[in-house]
Amino acid sequence: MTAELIDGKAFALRLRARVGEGVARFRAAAGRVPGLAVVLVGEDAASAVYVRSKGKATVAAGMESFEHRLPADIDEASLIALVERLNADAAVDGILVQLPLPGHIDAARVLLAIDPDKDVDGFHPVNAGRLATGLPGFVPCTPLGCAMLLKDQLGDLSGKDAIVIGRSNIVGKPMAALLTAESCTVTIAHSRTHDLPGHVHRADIVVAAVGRANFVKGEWIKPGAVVIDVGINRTEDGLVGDVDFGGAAMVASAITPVPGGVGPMTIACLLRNTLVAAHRRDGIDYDAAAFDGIGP
Ligand SMILES: Nc1nc(=O)c2c([nH]1)NC[C@@H]1CN(c3ccc(C(=O)N[C@@H](CCC(=O)O)C(=O)O)cc3)C=[N+]21
Repeated sequence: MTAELIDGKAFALRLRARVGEGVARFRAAAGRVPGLAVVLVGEDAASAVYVRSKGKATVAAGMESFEHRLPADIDEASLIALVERLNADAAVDGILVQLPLPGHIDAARVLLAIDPDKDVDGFHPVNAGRLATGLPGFVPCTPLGCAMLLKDQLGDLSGKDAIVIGRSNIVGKPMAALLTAESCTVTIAHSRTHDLPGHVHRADIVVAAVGRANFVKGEWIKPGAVVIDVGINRTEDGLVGDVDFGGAAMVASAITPVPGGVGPMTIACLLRNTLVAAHRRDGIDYDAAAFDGIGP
């Protein structure tokens, strides 16, 4: 079997176009455009690239982009003071503090300072709790994008066996919560899991988010499974995922490529969350089901 390629890049472009239409409707109703503030600390080259492409996508969708670049040696109190100014700024609907932060800053304390209703990354513990309990909130962009791709590929996910490899707060845990909400039977695997190949082999849906190049082998995959590869690993062969793509593509029914799979969905979902935040802040209804049908 040769797997179908799940074109995350094309899906993300369609989502961004829908967000753009939603921004135009919001602007007509609210008399303003949604605003996204992105905070980048330090000079990390990869982070600077992501922040630039987020800014461009934000403006392309018709939203306002506010970029704050701070020196790597900024102290935690000054960073939190900026977050508090953005919390109070009426033109800002979404706040994203780019991770990772320099080691002298406690990222958890910075994330706690973000107003949960502007937390379009979905990293604040209040939003994690909302997701876990089925309340409206913000879902982290990468797992949200993965769930959209899965529903587009498979339709109803209920009753499917899913495995999430990785238990981070940013991907693994919220991914498992979303799949549980979609009535999957969910296994969360991690570095201490016994017989990972055996667990993976039972799954109809495999989400790999471990951060190790080519870690998930093709032989582990159940024939016909759908494979979502969240990994972005820079190797001497270029950018590769967490899944051995060549091997997995021979047995899966569908698989996301790296690049061009999950990555572009992350940015599209950030814009989607910012548009939702603007509607909520202004008390304007939006039809979430018609919009993307996922998540609270
Ligand atoms: N507060 C915060 N929120 C984030 O969402 C966040 C963050 N910090 N820190 C860094 C990671 C990484 N991230 C990516 C977004 C898009 C692509 C993406 O579009 N990738 C493309 C191109 C990859 C390339 O060529 O480098 C692809 O996979 O096809 C990748 C990675 C968001 N992050």
